[in-house]
Amino acid sequence: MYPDIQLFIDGEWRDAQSGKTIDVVDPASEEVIGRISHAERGDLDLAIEAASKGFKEWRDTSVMTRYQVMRRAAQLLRERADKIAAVMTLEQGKPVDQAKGEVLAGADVIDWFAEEGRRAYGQVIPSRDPSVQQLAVKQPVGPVAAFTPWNFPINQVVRKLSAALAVGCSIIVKAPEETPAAPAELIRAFADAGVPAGVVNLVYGVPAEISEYLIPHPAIRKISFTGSTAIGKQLAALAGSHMKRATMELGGHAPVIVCADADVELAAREMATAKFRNCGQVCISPTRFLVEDAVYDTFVARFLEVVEKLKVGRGDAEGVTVGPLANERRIPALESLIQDAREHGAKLLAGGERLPGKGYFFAPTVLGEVPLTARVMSEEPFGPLALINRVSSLDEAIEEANRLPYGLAAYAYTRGSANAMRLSREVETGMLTINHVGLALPELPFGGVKDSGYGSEGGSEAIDAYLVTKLVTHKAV
Ligand SMILES: NC(=O)C1=CN([C@@H]2O[C@H](COP(=O)(O)OP(=O)(O)OC[C@H]3O[C@@H](n4cnc5c(N)ncnc54)[C@H](OP(=O)(O)O)[C@@H]3O)[C@@H](O)[C@H]2O)C=CC1
Ligand SMILES: O=C(O)CCCCC(=O)O
Repeated sequence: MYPDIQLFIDGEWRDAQSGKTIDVVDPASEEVIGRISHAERGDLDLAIEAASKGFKEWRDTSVMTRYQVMRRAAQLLRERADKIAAVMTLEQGKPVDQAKGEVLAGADVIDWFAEEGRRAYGQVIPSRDPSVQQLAVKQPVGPVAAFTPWNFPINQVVRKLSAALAVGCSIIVKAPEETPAAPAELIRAFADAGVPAGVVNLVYGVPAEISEYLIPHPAIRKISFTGSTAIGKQLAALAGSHMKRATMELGGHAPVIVCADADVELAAREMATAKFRNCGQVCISPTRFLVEDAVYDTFVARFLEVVEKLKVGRGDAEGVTVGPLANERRIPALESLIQDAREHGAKLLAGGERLPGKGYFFAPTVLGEVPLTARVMSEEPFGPLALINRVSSLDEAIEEANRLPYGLAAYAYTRGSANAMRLSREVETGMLTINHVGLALPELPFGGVKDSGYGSEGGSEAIDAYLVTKLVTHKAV
């Protein structure tokens, strides 16, 4: 059932000019399940030419037509959700209900941005001279290059694609080679919905070769990247040196502050579920749990009760709540972080190792009382690993939350409004959710501060990144 995947350039599905392909591996079986076309320079040139042509047509297409095409794409995605979810589970590993949820959430993102495109208002600026009219007009920035990772194959593309298309930009998506089929189905929904040829283009290949060619190319006017902080810094520097606008959605190491006055049962239940969603391969995954002494033991006990009930297995098997890691390289990365933490004195409370047999399965792991000197307290684990530490006060919790250069998501549980107000003022983060898991809805800002990047991929501000302001001042003569 897994399709071979081609490039999509200028409205056509096509093989790479060289005929080269890249294998796709099922992380649950380690078997090759398909192939994708591998774009090189000549294919990229075709994509750039197509995006330049597509931009001129789409920019001049009425906003109502753009809106209707996008709404149709969202509807097609909903109709195809079961099929796309099955393919996503095969290539990425996540349980099929999580995959379907991602597809349906993707449709909601398209609808949201289609609507927002109709509200890309400019300004009429009062003039000093009655015969002069001053307009600040919003125009699409131009062709976009988007680079997206393998953890949310639809979600990571759809935010960039929808914001770009809603305001009249064209786009070249460099989708992840490890999870290519779900993004290809997203692009197909847009093509089938009637997006003109050249407006949306899809390539796969060697990420560095593609970014090093597309980012400096004069036709490309805007970059959007989601991935690690290390790569994000390189790409942001490249974009900066070519004066390209960029949105960077990078790594995180989310603190979870559980105050002594919190609803501890709720905190443990919600956070354990959130931690192991998508096998912890989530940039906003709760990671550093900072629990006040008075409730530490209860929190840990309740958290472990949830962990015990998790069922690890193939994402398409009945009742599975945690799939395999999406790729093999996360396994040594996690093993090394866990070993280092234990050598520093951390207590292993659950899991701790790869599961036997085929597939990149890793036991949901909990470490307690992890010294700050352990690497994992500073490096993003990006896997099924929770770190639960004691703190003696809210001051200590906030200081620890802000210790790292990351600032993407933060979570907190407290019944006290004074605590909640302090947290909202003092935690250095792009997103803070208190007493519930409330992030990543289309209408909410989504983005980080500090080393977690800049720009937003959600909410009304997300389309600003795809718009430029042009002043038109006009004197009647
Ligand atoms: N913010 C997020 O949502 C994500 C963060 N990460 C971070 O990355 C770490 C490990 O993931 P891993 O894939 O091994 O790490 P990498 O840093 O190698 O890759 C992360 C993502 O960046 C892409 N990428 C890598 N190099 C380039 C480049 N030169 N130009 C353009 N794109 C590039 C990759 O593309 P490709 O997929 O095509 O290889 C991948 O999607 C995690 O620990 C986590 O910190 C990873 C994924 C998502
Ligand atoms: O970039 C990420 O890893 C986070 C995407 C969040 C999607 C979600 O939580 O549904």
